[in-house]
Amino acid sequence: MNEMIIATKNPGKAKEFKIFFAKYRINAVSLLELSREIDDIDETGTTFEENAALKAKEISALLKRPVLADDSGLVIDALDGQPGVFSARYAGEPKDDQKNIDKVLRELQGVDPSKRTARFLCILAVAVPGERTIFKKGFCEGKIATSQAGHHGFGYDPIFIPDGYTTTMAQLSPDVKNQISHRSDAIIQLEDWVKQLQ
Ligand SMILES: O=c1nc[nH]c2c1ncn2[C@H]1C[C@H](O)[C@@H](COP(=O)(O)OP(=O)(O)OP(=O)(O)O)O1
Ligand SMILES: [Mg+2]
Repeated sequence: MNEMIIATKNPGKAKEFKIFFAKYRINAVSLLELSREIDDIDETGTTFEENAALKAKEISALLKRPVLADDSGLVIDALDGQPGVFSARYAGEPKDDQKNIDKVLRELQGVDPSKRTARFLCILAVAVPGERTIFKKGFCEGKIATSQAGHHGFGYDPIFIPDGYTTTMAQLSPDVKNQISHRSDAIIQLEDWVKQLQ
């Protein structure tokens, strides 16, 4: 089976990529699984695109092979687009999903459900040594719940209610999440590229 390196240390993302790539008989290998230790990459960019490119290019240059990176986050209209690019570290270092959720719920206290609109964004960057980096962008529209619920998924899933659903993303099965998520929206656009890896 062919392999594709995914420049992530997030086990939740890694699991989702494994499922997507398995459909094409490709083994998606995250940085958590490599035998050599890879230092964390400073996500110093001011956009998802910059951070996705940083992660993909640095790891690709290090390993001298094609690498896919995912930079993603939650954009909340009532917070002027925050946490956005800073989603992972919204409540400070070290990154902590529960603290991030608590901070968002606190900041949205008293905000009417009609004004709690938000979207998950996912930017994928594919870096191939000696070639131009490819980018794909995916969305998932929804609303921020008033309290958290559910244990599936990761990150902000327990407070995100996707449009067309009445439960949070964390209450939906992984199968359903993988049909509607920002990550699947972006990955589908890479399908032609993924197929030529087979
Ligand atoms: O499907 C998702 N469901 C819930 N939350 C999500 C999702 N997708 C991204 N998120 C949140 C998690 C984290 O707070 C931030 C990503 O930050 P981001 O820098 O891209 O990833 P990360 O630091 O966790 O791992 P890595 O950089 O090693 O890929 O957005
Ligand atoms: Mg990160």
